[in-house]
Amino acid sequence: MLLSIENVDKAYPGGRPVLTGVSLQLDRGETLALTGDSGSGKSTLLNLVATLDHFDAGEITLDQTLYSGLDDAGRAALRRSQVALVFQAFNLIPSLTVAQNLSFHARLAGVLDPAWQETLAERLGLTELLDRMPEQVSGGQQQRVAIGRAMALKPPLLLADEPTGNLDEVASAAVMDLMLELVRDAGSALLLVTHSPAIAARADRQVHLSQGQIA
Ligand SMILES: Nc1ncnc2c1ncn2[C@@H]1O[C@H](COP(=O)(O)OP(=O)(O)OP(=O)(O)O)[C@@H](O)[C@H]1O
Repeated sequence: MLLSIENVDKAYPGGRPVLTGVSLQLDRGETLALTGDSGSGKSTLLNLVATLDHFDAGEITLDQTLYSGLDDAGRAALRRSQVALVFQAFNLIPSLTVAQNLSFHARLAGVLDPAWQETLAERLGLTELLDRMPEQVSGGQQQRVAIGRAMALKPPLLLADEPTGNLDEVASAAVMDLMLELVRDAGSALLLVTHSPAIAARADRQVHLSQGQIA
C-alpha cells in the first residue's frame, strides 16, 4: 500500500468539523477519484495528504512515512520527493518559459532527467511551445505544462484538485487523457478530486465524500 489515511479528523480554527473519521487507502499505481458536493471536504483532504495543512486526529502514512512525525523540513522533503500537485489554477511561474516551468520542480528536487523531460514535452504536445511564456499559450496548454512539471518528478503519488475545472469540455477531455496516460506509464498513483462523474468513472476506483465522511 502507498497511502493510508486512518480515521482523520479536521476542523478549521473556530469552525465546524470538516472531516470526521476519514479512512482511505491507495495502492501503488492505483488511480482514485474523490467526488462529493461542494464543501464536502475534498480539497481539505487533498491538502492534508499534500502536507499543506495539519489534521487534528488520526494518521496519514505515505510509503511508510508517518505524517504525525514530520517537522516542517520533513514535510517539505516529502513534497519534493513523494507527491506532486496539479491544481485547477495552473499555477505556472509567469516569468519563466514553458521549458523552464516544465523542469522547475524536478530541478529543485535534484531529479531532472532530460530524456524524460523531452518525452513529457512530446507526449504533452508542448515541443513547439517550449520558448513561449505561459501567457502566450492556451489554458489547456498551460495545464499540460503543469502536468508535465508534476510528472517530471516521477512522483509515487500525484494529487490533482479539479485539474480540468478551468477548461472547456474538449480541452478537458484531452488534458485528462494525457494525465491518466502519463500517470499509468510512470507507475504513479493518482488521487483526483473532481465534480465530473464522467471523469471520475475513468479512475480505477471512486470514493464519495459527504459532509466530511466517506459515504
Ligand atoms: N481555510 C479555511 N478556513 C476555514 N474554513 C475552510 C477553509 N477551507 C475550507 N473551509 C471550509 O471547509 C469546508 C470544506 O471545504 P473544501 O474546500 O475542502 O470542500 P470541497 O469539497 O473541496 O468543495 P468544492 O468542491 O466547492 O471545492 C467548507 O465548509 C469550507 O467552507
